[in-house]
Amino acid sequence: MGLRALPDDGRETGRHDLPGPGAGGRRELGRARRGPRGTVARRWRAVPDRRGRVPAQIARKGGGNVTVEEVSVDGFERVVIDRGPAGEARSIIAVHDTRLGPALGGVRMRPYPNESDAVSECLALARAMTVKAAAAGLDLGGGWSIIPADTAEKTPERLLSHGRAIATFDGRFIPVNDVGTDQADLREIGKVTSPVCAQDDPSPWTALGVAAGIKACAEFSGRADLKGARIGVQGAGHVGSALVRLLIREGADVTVSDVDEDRAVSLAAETGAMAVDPDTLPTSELDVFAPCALGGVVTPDVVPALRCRIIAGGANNVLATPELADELRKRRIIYAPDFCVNSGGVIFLQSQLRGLSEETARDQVQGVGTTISELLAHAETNRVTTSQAANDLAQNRLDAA
Ligand SMILES: NC(=O)c1ccc[n+]([C@@H]2O[C@H](COP(=O)([O-])OP(=O)(O)OC[C@H]3O[C@@H](n4cnc5c(N)ncnc54)[C@H](O)[C@@H]3O)[C@@H](O)[C@H]2O)c1
Repeated sequence: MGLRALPDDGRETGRHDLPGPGAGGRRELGRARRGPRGTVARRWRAVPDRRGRVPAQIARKGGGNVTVEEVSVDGFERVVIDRGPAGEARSIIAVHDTRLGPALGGVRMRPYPNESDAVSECLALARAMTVKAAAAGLDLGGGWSIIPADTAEKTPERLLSHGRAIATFDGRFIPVNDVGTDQADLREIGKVTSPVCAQDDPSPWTALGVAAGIKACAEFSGRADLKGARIGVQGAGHVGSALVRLLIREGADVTVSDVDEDRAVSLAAETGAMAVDPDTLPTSELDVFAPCALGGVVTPDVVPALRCRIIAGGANNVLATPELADELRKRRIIYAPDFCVNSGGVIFLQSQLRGLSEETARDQVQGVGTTISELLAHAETNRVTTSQAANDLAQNRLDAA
């Protein structure tokens, strides 16, 4: 389709060359038995090798076994649910596609109205990670994991049980922090599984890529720079707060909202942005609406009420349904596909996993702006939505793998 993926760092790496969970023995699935809701539950057990060694994770956690429920989902390589004593879902982990490399994905901890909503979100985010990594030109696949509980229920044991369930993926799923988790949590998880991304917070890098993407959209709409541009940032968390700081530095006129009002107010006081009501921000008169909270904020009801020219932000799955990309196009609202514009964090994480310098990582993350410019131009020339253009780019890479 004439689109160029983000430049690779030039190193020749094998397809699945990231560190695995450890040598010695193997794990295998035991006899299948029928689980709740027609799923098949199997027990993973350590099988010693000829020298009597067992896999590292199982040995490290004192020989305890992990029982996970295998859930068969079309198009996914593996989905598991780890259940607590009362049958409640303690962890949901989905690996969508590892054709390009091991699956990288978040650990999200938040409450859900029911298990089905939590699983649906996990699947959607895992799929989005596959497309994101592919579109960004990375040698990583897509996965996701969810701890469906309020962060008030976070305990070391809870994190360790999540880690043990991840360990059953034998290094095919690399967890990183997301909503409700941080580096310290990932380090705890890393006590029972590896690899994990726990060193540096990728959020400032995600924000750096989003800022580059916003600039690309602004240029496409005819602006020379972001000076005086009215930009509304939804969410004053890890990504949103870093983005606000970057945009203020560019001379933008920034408003910020958060359901945690104190968070928005203190960020505004620190940066010179203006804190606004979270209910009204998405439909305020803006040059750029930057969703940096949860997904699904652009709904069929919201689209007609939007008064912005550009939507570009850090949140995953911004559109409540994919068809809304068409509605945005009809309204001539420039939409930077979420999985491309927020890929700065994964670009940075791959650079860390490969041991590249911070300077190289910065260059690669700034490349998000170039990718977005190319997608916008391609979408316009070919009269397709920007989401379609981005999906084509990702699919081309996956098909070539
Ligand atoms: N952290 C990363 O590097 C990264 C990378 C890619 C994508 N993302 C996505 O970006 C989004 C934000 O991630 P984060 O790490 O900053 O999470 P975070 O938990 O640090 O911040 C999210 C913030 O949004 C607020 N919020 C929730 N609902 C809101 C609403 N309706 N209006 C306003 N504020 C609201 C929360 O109170 C919180 O302060 C998520 O969708 C995440 O999946 C994050």
